[in-house]
Amino acid sequence: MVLERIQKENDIQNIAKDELPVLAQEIREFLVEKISRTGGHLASNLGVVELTIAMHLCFHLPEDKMIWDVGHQSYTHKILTGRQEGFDELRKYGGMSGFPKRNESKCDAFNTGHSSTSISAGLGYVEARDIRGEDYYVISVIGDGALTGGMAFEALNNASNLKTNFIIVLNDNQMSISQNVGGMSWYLDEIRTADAYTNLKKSLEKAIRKIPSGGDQIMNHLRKTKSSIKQLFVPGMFFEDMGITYLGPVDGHNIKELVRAFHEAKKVQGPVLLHVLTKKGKGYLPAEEEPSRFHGTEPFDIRTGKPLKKKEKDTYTDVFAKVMYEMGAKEPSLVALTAAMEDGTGLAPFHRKYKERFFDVGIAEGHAVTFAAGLAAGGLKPVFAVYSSFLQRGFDQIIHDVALQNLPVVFAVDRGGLVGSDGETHQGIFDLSYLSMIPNMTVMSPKNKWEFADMIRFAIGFTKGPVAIRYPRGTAYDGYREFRPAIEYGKSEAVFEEEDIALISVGHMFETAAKVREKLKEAGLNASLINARFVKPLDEERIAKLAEDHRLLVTIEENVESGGFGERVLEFANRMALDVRILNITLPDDYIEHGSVDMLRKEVMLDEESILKKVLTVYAGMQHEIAMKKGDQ
Ligand SMILES: Cc1ncc(C[n+]2csc(CCOP(=O)(O)OP(=O)(O)O)c2C)c(N)n1
Ligand SMILES: CC(=O)[C@@H](O)[C@H](O)COP(=O)(O)O
Ligand SMILES: [Mg+2]
Repeated sequence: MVLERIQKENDIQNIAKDELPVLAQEIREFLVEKISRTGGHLASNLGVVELTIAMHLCFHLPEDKMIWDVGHQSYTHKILTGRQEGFDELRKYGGMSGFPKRNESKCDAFNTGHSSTSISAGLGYVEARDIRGEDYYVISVIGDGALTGGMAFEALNNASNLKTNFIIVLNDNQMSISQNVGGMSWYLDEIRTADAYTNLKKSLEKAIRKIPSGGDQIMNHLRKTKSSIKQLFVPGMFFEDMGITYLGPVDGHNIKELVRAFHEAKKVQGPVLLHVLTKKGKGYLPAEEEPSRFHGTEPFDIRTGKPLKKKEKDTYTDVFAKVMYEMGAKEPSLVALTAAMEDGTGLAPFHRKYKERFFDVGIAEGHAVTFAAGLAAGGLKPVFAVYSSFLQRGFDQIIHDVALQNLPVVFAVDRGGLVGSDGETHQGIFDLSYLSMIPNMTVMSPKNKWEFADMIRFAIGFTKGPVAIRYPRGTAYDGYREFRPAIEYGKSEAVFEEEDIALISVGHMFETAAKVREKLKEAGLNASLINARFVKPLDEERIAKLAEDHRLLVTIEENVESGGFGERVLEFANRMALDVRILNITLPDDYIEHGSVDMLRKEVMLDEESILKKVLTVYAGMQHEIAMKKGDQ
């Protein structure tokens, strides 16, 4: 095995040229075998095997800096830097991350996870290198999908007057997670199909040069002219006109051609964009045929490509998909938006049925928010379905463009709370804080799948301002179906009313809270169980009433403490001088790594046992205090 000879970074330099295709094949087999067991981002990684090999041949690590946009395609880079063993525990708790991590390897120059950051970060490295008088190469690898993100263009704009080497690799496979969209994607397609006119270009060039007097001169003039005819001779004019040298397009599965192109790129004094054409899923037929499904996959059967586990129950995303589909027929002004996450957010059925009312804006969450604001101002009812952590990108737009004008945009905030194996960049643990601090914003979260459906319908019918509904990744809880009072604005739901202790849960933490209540009962304590429903506005009437009948209020949410639901309850209690003890159960003020959600909940003490223990400890402490006071009297 050639792969066995790769134990650490730069070992690839000792592999003979004619062994490189074998190495590529072995890496592909390794990836398919490992990811079929652990799950992970397969298709994007299969597409960049040769590209990564070529980069590792042409640059020296860790001195040179490779920055992987999103970072989901960095698996071959991990293999070539001696991390093969990590793949058995890929994306598992305590195991290797699925993204580049500076604390995992000195060869990972920059942490990524969210899209379109690589050119900005790379440019930062370049300027740091130059100011410090250092000497190394910086290579940012960005996909055609990630290039739809505005930040990538901001960075290109900024890089254009650079006078020293900065290599940007555009890995163009015509795919984001789904088919790539938008003007830049069409433009790249044109360059891609340049083959069609490369021949025309060659024969035209030949014909012009044959003109007896001055053919060569005409040719040179044509090359220099800024007219559209120049497109025929120089692909990538968009970049060239910005001051970025364009090289390519290059076959991204031909190591020799790639190496030659990198040698050219190294010579450029300034920013240079190397356009590389690859195939997503390359070398594993099921992934080539269904690159979207194999973008990020659960464990699967290598032979058939089918998932190992059958899905038995609806996810929250499935519920969203069904209700949107149903509401599309009832509400002609309903429009749906995604930022390149059509499948992940469940908008595909809506798209198929109501084509003209569906918008995929590319990986551009900030733009999507303002675009939604414009749609709402124009009289439509926009629903922006977006992952919680990606909506962080649109924070100012939510304030400036939506909430300040009180426009009725609905935010369907998927992947709220812990998401699991994607880890710290993708955990949706800040949303309750960053959304509920915004004036005019309404923030809801459902206890189960039935309530979720009701909330979507409620939000679509709500005309007074923006509404966010926050729900988690994975199977939708289908317990407590019979507890379904109509949604009333700003009102919580009292599921069980007792005395002494009240558990107030937010959204999907209801399931855990209900179990904790059962356990408390077994311990002889009857607790009330309240489903908050609204994080904002806070049901102050309920909190005040609970404070009268209970000695301990326990808030339970899967969100960081700061700015979360619990803090809002505390602040209210303090303001009203309520005579009640409040225990906030939240996530810590920290980033939470990858692992299964169950495992992570244990780790951060948001699981049933840990919560029960905390409640019992605090309650016992309170009893003790009372006993002490009585003793004093
Ligand atoms: C801000 C942000 N929005 C959405 C995503 C989800 N996402 C991850 S990869 C990806 C597609 C990237 O396409 P491309 O850059 O072309 O890489 P490919 O998978 O095709 O290699 C998307 C939308 C993300 N990581 N970050
Ligand atoms: C890399 C990335 O950002 C996405 O591919 C993400 O991993 C998708 O997550 P889900 O599996 O939750 O859809
Ligand atoms: Mg792509």
